[in-house]
Amino acid sequence: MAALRGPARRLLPPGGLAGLGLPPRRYRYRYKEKWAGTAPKISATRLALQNFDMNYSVQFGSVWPSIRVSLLSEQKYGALVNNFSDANRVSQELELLNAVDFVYESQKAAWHMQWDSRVEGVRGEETAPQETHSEQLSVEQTQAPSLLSASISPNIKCYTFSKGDVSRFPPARPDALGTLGYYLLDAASLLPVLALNVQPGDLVLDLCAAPGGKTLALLQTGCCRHLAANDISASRSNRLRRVLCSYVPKDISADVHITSWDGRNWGELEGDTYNRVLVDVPCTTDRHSVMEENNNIFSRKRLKERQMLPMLQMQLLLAGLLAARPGGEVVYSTCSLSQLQNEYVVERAVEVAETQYNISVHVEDLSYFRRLFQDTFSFFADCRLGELVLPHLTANFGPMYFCKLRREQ
Ligand SMILES: C[S@@+](CC[C@H](N)C(=O)[O-])C[C@H]1O[C@@H](n2cnc3c(N)ncnc32)[C@H](O)[C@@H]1O
Repeated sequence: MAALRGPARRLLPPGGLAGLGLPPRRYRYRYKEKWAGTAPKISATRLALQNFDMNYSVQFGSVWPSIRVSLLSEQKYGALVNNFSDANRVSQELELLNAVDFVYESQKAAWHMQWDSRVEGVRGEETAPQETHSEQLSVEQTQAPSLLSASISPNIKCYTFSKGDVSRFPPARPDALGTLGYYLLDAASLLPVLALNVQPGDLVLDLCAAPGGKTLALLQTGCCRHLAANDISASRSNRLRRVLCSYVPKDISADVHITSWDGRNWGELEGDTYNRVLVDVPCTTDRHSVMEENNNIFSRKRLKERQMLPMLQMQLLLAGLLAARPGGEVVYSTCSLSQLQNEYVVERAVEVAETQYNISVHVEDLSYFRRLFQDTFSFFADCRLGELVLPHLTANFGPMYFCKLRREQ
């Protein structure tokens, strides 16, 4: 501002500009700079929470406060039993802690449900004798089709504490050969692997694999004829190598083909190849984002990266679809609650696969997962596509979104 002269100068109170509460001119610009430099910065965790409050209160309505408080509370873990160690002994130790194998328990519950529906079918036959045997069969098949087809790998064993029990697992100990007995992870992150339903002899691609929890779970099925584990980050790929080294015998881990490519190009590099593809994409990692400043995607410097996430996710899913052989199955997953990163990405990838690559894709119904695993996880009932595990104080797993797609041709 130019110095005031003449009559205007007389309008100033004693003390000049300082009397108006402004600093003397020689300090003014320095003051302004300093003010800009020290403006209170909102932490990334706070920014994440503000963003979630704005978006998720609309998406989840009255359920959001319950999800919110759960995200801010201690997360629950599951102990994935390592079949390459003394798995029976490890299971016994985990059972002594009062933990239960949620995969096995869900299978038991499924068989009971099927048994009940059969008994109902027989009862129905008594009251409706005109129904033929084949009609009765088709009734049974429509009553419990998804449970019958829910072939969940019996080789995956994961122990959790029951709902409301907030006990923690001790860290796994190495056995005499140095192999660890279990791997601690968010138990909900096994659901995408279970949904992938790997069959004996399958060629499997884990497109975004590091640090390797799901790769390890895929190996536990004992079904992969070949497993390609890729992650664009070389340092994270090294973490994956270390995980395999601690859990898997050398001859098995030597068969895992670890690469650090940009997964978006995979379809061009190795198209129409795999029976099963897991696309566990980078996302806003909602739980981490509200709890940890470190490596937080809501930090200002990562704004562009955050804005570009849905595009990256869509490109990765598309690459996964292209890498699958016709008839092959792809599971897309995130640990975010965001519809923009979940259903919208799936819809867009299916559309682009059809319009630009002439590939038709069928989105599978996974609603039976809700029934199978209702005793362990809290599911969102209103996903348009796929399934979403909601964090809940009694079962504080997730968020975990997963959606299964079958490439038709
Ligand atoms: C959610 S994490 C994967 C977690 C892993 N599946 C697990 O269960 O341990 C997402 C991973 O995607 C990787 N990533 C990001 N962009 C990628 C890209 N263009 N191609 C391949 N991987 C990518 C990140 O380095 C990160 O490790």
